[in-house]
Amino acid sequence: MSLYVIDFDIKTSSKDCVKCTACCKRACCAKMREAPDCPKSCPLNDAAMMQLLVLLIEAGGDEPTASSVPAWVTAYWGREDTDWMYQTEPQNACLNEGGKCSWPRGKMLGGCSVINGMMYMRGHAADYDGWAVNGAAGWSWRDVFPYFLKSEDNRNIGSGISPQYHSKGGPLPVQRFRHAPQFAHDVVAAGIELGYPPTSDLNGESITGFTLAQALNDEGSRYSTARAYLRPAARRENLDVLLNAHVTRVLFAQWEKRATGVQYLRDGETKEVKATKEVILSAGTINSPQILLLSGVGPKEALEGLNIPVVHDLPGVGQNLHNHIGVSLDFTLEKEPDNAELNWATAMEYMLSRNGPMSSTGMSQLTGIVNSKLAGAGGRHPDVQFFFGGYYAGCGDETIHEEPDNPDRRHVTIAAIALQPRSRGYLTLRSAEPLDPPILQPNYFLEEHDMNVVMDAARIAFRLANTTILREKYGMTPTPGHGGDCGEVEDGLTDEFLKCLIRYQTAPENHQVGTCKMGPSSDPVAVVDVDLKVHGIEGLRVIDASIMPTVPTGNTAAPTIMVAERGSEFIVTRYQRSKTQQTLASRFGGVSDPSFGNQLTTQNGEGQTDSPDERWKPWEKNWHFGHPWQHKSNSGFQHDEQWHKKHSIPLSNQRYDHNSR
Ligand SMILES: Cc1cc2nc3c(=O)[nH]c(=O)nc-3n(C[C@H](O)[C@H](O)[C@H](O)COP(=O)(O)OP(=O)(O)OC[C@H]3O[C@@H](n4cnc5c(N)ncnc54)[C@H](O)[C@@H]3O)c2cc1C
Repeated sequence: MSLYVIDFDIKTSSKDCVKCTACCKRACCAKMREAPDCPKSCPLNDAAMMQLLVLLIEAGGDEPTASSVPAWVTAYWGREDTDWMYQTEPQNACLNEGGKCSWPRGKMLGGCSVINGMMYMRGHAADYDGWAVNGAAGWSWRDVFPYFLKSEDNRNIGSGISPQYHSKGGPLPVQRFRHAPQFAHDVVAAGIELGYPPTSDLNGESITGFTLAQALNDEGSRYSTARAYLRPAARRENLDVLLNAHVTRVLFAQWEKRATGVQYLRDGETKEVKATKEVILSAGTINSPQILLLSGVGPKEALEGLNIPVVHDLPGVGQNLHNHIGVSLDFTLEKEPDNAELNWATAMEYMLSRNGPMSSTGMSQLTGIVNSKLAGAGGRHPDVQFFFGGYYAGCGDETIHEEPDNPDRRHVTIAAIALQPRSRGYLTLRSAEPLDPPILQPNYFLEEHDMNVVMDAARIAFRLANTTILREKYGMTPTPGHGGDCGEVEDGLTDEFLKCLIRYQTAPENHQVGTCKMGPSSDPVAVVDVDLKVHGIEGLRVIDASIMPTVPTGNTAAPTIMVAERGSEFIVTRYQRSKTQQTLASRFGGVSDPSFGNQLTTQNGEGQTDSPDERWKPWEKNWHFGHPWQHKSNSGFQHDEQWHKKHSIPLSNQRYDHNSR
């Protein structure tokens, strides 16, 4: 996801005015007409005027076509044009990489959703209830659940996926991959052998267990957020997309703490674009706080240290940086030759039927969520996730072995991850130069708790590998030498060995959050309020993973999309209300100041109107109008029991009971 300027107004010049006639269907015409020497020939289009004009600015290019092949999930990592390739400050972790952990981040339209593993997980109800209890009022599970449903087009409902927790008709296809290696199914069986009952839905009644996860794909083709949300809107007249444009800072009105546009760098030139309504930062957990800091919004001392004029002293910007963390364990399958998954037959299978190994991410689609012995809430809030690697039909291996006597043995990995890390780090500027990567200090394992959870998780992973089915059928054994100087697994899983192994073979996940934390202004670390507006600044929101106060219990793409769905609704509601207010004002001779918008409600009390966009129609049809689940009352939003009943949506948290084992 990227950076949005709402209702933009590119600085007009007489040259722009000449173009005015050609673009007179566009609302920006109306703005251009105001330039002194502009021909007044453009008829105003009232409908267009009423729409929000959106300019999306993206530092990278368009998403590459080949990124839609699930098996090539890693193909765009580590490339300057598609990956920001961030590295942390030196840690007592990632020692096999010299102590700096690599953090790939997607640099293209769609951001990380173009390079991620596509796994669809929402986290645990308790995550969101925790957000709400700790100051993010209106973000409890019951508040956010409808927004997960809104984006979803679940294709497996009825096949182990319950309609009670899922929906159809949203822009994002969610389904299991069409292909999975037999080994993945056998790991699920191994989980059962260890006493973890299988689960078919990690977003259903219970989120614990081992399963082949659902993924954001359409029958073997990746569905990035750009593909789901931007492409269908590509022909909209009120949307513009600017690629290869690096935003360097937000612009503010002189003497006022009000965002008026952004400055960006494109083709070596610095340019500016004005926003008459809002600037939205959706540059992700690393770049959104970086842009705020470069703009003079952040901790005063840090800004002054770099001679950046302070617009607003906001100490929380860049703080609260955290991420899932764990260890990567390597295993050899002694009974499996290391035959390449990508060969002419599998390539043909994909081309003809979008099936076979290329249509999936191999072992990466498998996951397991369990409790460590440190899990809280009586085991009802699981704290460990396992990710797997191997059986990729990846490109680039010149040695395609298909002969059965291939001497090389296959390797697979298990990453054992702590889902509720307590260590907190920070992000700050390295310099005032916008293209310099910021300082990233996650402080991995600062809290002993995280190390203890990962040690326990690693022990479970070794037990999993040693189950009868995996040992007998595959000859699965820990790969000798994987622990480097830490020693060998066969010498015993002592705390000392495991701690060393975890620091050496660290597995940082790609689920960084928290650097523009959502919370009330009384929270010293909060950066945005519950409407995602930056505290103390007018006309500036952050809408991305950085606003999450704590990382959810699972992968972060679906939660980020939920945040985006909510954020976009805040914006639309805000300006639809302004529009209604203006209409009423013109009819009754009242004031038409948009800042009064929030105080007005429309006839149904919700401030919602129909969206012109086709893709909203199924939602409106199935789900009525606006927020049927909410009635505004003096005490805040309340739930409509009848609506919940009709759509089988659980009303209380008790009914959505993530019962963990
Ligand atoms: C390798 C990898 C694997 C992952 N696997 C999964 C998974 O399987 N399942 C899951 O749920 N989650 C996964 N995630 C996490 C998930 O993809 C992210 O949490 C989510 O996409 C974050 O979205 P975002 O909008 O906050 O930021 P991003 O997706 O990072 O989007 C930020 C966008 O802003 C642009 N941008 C940044 N700075 C600027 C600037 N200065 N000017 C203009 N544009 C700018 C970027 O180029 C990018 O397009 C994975 C992430 C990675 C990196």
